Amino acid sequence: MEGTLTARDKVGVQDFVLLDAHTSEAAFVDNLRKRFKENLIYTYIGTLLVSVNPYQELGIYTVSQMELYQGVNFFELPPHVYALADNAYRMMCSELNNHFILISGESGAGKTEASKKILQYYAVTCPMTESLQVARDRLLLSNPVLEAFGNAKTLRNDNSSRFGKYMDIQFDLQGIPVGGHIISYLIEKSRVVYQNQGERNFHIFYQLLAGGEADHLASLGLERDPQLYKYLSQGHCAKESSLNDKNEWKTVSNAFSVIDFTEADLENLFGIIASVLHLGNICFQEDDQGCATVPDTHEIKWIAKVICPLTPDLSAYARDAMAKAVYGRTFTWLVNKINCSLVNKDDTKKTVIGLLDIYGFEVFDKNGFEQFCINYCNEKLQQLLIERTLKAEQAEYEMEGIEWEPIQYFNNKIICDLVEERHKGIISILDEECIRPGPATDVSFLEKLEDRVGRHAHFQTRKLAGPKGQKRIGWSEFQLLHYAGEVTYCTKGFLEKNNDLLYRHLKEVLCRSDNSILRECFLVAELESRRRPPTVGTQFKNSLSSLLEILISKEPSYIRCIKPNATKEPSKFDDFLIRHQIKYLGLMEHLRVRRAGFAYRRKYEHFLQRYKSLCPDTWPHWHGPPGEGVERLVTYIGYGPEEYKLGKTKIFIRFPRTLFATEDAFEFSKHQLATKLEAHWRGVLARKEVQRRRWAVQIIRRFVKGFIHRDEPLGPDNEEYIVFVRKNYILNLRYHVPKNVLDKSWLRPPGILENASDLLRGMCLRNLVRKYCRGVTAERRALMQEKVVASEIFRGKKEGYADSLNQPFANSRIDEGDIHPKVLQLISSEKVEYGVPVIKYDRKGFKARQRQLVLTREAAYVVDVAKVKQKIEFSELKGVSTSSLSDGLLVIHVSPEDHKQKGDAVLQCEHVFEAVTKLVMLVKKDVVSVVQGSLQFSIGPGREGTIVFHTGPEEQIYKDKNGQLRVVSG
Ligand SMILES: Nc1ncnc2c1ncn2[C@@H]1O[C@H](COP(=O)(O)OP(=O)(O)OP(=O)(O)O)[C@@H](O)[C@H]1O
Repeated sequence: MEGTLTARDKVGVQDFVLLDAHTSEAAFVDNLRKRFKENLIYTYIGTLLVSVNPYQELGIYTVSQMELYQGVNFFELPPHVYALADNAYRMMCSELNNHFILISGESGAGKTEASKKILQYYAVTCPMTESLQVARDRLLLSNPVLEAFGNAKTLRNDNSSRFGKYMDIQFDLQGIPVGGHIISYLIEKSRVVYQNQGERNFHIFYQLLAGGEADHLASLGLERDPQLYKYLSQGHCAKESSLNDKNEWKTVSNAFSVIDFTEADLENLFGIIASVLHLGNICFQEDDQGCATVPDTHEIKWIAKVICPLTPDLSAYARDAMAKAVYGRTFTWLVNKINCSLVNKDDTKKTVIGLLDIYGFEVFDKNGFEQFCINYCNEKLQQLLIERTLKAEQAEYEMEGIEWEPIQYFNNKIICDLVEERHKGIISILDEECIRPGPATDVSFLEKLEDRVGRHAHFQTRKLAGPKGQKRIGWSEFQLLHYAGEVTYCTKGFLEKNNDLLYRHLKEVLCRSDNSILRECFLVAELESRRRPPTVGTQFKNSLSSLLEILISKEPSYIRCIKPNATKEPSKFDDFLIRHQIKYLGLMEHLRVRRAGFAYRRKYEHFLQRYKSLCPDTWPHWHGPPGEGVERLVTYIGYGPEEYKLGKTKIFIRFPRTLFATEDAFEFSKHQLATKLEAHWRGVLARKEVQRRRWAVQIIRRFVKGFIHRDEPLGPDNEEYIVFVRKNYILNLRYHVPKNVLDKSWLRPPGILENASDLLRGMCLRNLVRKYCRGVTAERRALMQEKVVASEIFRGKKEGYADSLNQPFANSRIDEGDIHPKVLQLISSEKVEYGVPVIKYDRKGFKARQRQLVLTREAAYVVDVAKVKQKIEFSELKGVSTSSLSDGLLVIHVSPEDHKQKGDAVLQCEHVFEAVTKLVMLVKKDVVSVVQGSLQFSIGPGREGTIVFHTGPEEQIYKDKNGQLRVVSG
């Protein structure tokens, strides 16, 4: 009814309690069918879960499904076994109490699957520590081992559990699964020696033969073919296609290693399994005295020597009894051994959830001792259920302060007593008959029953029933009127099965076996004891009574499994079969009990939260106590006083129709509300849109106005715009500042920001320069100073200057070693500052000679290989001339009156910019003139020459007819 369910989840009712026709079995079946057709296999009766076996994978057990159900209110989501498991777990964690989940149903209804799903749910969703993973794995892996030894293929179920199982999962206070304990009930031993047509023995026999290593089988004296063994082949289906024995063997072997079985354990265990198979193959022949002999002792050597004065029939009986006893007790040993590995040695407080996977009510055409025990077990569990359910129901009414109305139900204690009462009950009578001296038979047992319990209202025989019973009850039968209906039992085999006798000397042999498991199973003390061992019936009664003791102290949850058809087909819903199970599972009775009080109850908070929109006082919020809110709400929607009751924390609604009406109103109001909300929301959106547009228009208008007045002084018309533009420009500038001194780019500023931009640009440049300067070495700085000087002299004046910029100046163009030592001697100053090869033109014929220009701190020398040709003291230097063209010519002028000198030095140098700059820096004066056209120079005192500069197709220097020096550059 609640939660965010999809339409699919709402097929029929999710809780039978909400069925209006709750007494109608037809309505019950209808609801089940409707849901089953939609693959909705789970339905609740209150907190009881009804599950119909889908016989197909439905994809509803994924990890995401587990996560979905984790920690969610039980009724919030569609019914699921996970919801039930989670609910028990949450309650256990919060209230620190113990729980059990009882899973019942007939063979093949899905009990074992349900219990596995619950175990997996806990394994995945419970918190876990690394050290406790082993405990979790052991809990999970105990299953395949128990199934191998305790399950078999039957006509009803290919993997039928042939024993009842109760498993405690122990949790520590953090809710981590830390250990477990298993109790098994009534393993079907008869299957070891006999199987019906189409059925098999326990899986483990076939798994061993199919999957065991060849060596292993050889050491056990076994062949791979199961047909060779009488105990495996009577059902004629040893090789069942739906079962993969070989794979299962691997799973079981792996599980054994995880749950602590040693090599020796396994050797002994499989030794027993093999012995049982060999035992089954022993045949007996009659000898002359009518005693049994064993014609083929091949098998015997694998077991022991048997010499026995019995008839062949009795021998075969003894053989089978031995096989059954050995297997049955080994199974018990196995369960104990698994328990040792599941035990949690830490003795801090634990809480438990018990899983009880037990046979449901069985009603066959022929019902024997087994059905009698199983149905007795179900009577006991039904009693527990009724008591616990009613108790819980009535406790809840009391706790909530609701007027309590006694609920009428059938108390089946009377049937339990009929079966189990000491000295008076059927089991006691059977035991008496088993031990009394003299010939006791199944018939004498029946007569005794008639005599002792014949007047009981729930007991009937053919003789007691008179003519009425003739059709229904046979002469060797008795009938019990169980809570779930009549069942007729045939007394044949009751005595033998109840006695379950094993010849004493066989027990003796087994006590002395080399196999340590057998020695544990057959204790010498048992032989020595003079007391008769309890019969099967009494043992079962005692174990049931212990089970009930375990269960009574725990909080119950129930799962009732239903088998939809007898042919294991998906989607087939067999009405007849299902009605039968509804009856025997006591579902109608359970529903009636649940409905006797109030159909529906919910905490005030939850109820209010869901339905508050139905009343203006509680919508959208109720601020008072929730109980008062609920009262206001139900009064407003018109609940009559007989329809509900208000408890301390919950509202109780008597009839489903009241709740349905409320739910319908809620659905309707939800639509209305949705429409209203939608309209309201659209209005809000539209208003928002209008406001947004209006705002945008205003912004744009102000922006345009600002733009128009952008160049005016700051004022109301442009302030916003300018602030915006300024901010925008500055923010943008961040990404466009030049990265180095040579980068001349700059973000163009808006008109209003030109000044600021210039200032910023200056700052930025200074900053870059400073940064650059800091990174410059002394050597490089000196070179750059020279370049600066060169720039002052030549920039914009002489051709080729720009190209020279990126050619670094050298410290000297000749090595000191290249200058003749004699020359060096003649040079007065100690150090040559700079030297460069030059061509010197003489004054007469302007002849060109290879020379070097050598500069010291005081003078310039023109030298040849070994001689100083001319020395010009800087003090006498009058100036330096170059042309504006790219001819490399330079003239060092000397004083015209200086008679020591031969006139000005006319030189041509490849590195004219460099040489002139070095000279100027040494002279420390601006002495250079860059001339255009021509220049005058002194040839000697009182005599002058002219040099004319121009450009031409070919570079050359020559004396023209006027005696002038012509310098042509390219
Ligand atoms: N929830 C489920 N989803 C899919 N298949 C299922 C489900 N439950 C049961 N089955 C199918 O039905 C078969 C029988 O189920 P299961 O063995 O649990 O029955 P059971 O009630 O334990 O029978 P028995 O009393 O004979 O042991 C399973 O092997 C499986 O194929």
